[in-house]
Amino acid sequence: MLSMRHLSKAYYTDTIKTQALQPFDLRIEQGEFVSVIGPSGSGKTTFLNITGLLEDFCDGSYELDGINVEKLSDKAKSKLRNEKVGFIFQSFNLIPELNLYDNVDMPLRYRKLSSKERHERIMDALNKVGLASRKAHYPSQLSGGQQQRVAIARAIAGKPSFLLADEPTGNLDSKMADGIMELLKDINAQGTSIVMVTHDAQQAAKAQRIIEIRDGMLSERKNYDKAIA
Ligand SMILES: Nc1ncnc2c1ncn2[C@@H]1O[C@H](COP(=O)(O)OP(=O)(O)OP(=O)(O)O)[C@@H](O)[C@H]1O
Repeated sequence: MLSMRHLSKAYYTDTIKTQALQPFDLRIEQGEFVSVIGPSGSGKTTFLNITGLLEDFCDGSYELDGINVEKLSDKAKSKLRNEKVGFIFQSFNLIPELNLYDNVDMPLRYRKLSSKERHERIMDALNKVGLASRKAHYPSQLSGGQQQRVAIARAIAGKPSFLLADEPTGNLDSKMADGIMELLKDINAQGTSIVMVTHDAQQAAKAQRIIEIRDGMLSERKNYDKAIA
């Protein structure tokens, strides 16, 4: 469960203040699938980065699975992020020098897991995305859709409560994008909450809830069919 109250964010440079997010309240329950839409520069990535503890907010409060994030040290925040949050990015962010197995292993190395447990999690995650047989391949030997599947395996191997996706289908053709959305829906059906930023109205409409951000203001879209990003 994720709960934000009166949360806001501004960026300050020498002379300019940019209010990236106006104060807002938001609750996302465990198991929900939420898409986030809005024009370029409206605050979507800022919102996702704050949700994933990659960036600090200015005012308000934020509880992630009952833990008050505000009071945590940077080290405790990193630990919480590593345990509770999985990330997927538009550009996959795989490490080209590592094979698929080692790419999925990356975030698990920072966890106190036995090598047997790590191995089981890696193979389980690769199986879920349909790429276990290619574990010794390198990212460059895969299609874009397959690379995104590996990134998803890497994100779910940590068994996160939340999966945060920033334009996960942005670099893919529509067939591959549909495949990735099916996979995300399967993962969501097994209990992982998903928050997905997208420009694609069709993909956005597949989520249970749509949050729209305009000029830093969050609002909930009630009419899903008419979502325009
Ligand atoms: N590090 C930063 N320093 C100063 N201003 C920033 C910083 N990061 C973002 N901003 C500003 O905050 C606002 C929101 O940016 P953000 O990247 O969250 O938008 P976005 O909706 O994700 O855009 P896009 O769809 O183009 O990726 C913009 O006005 C942006 O210029």
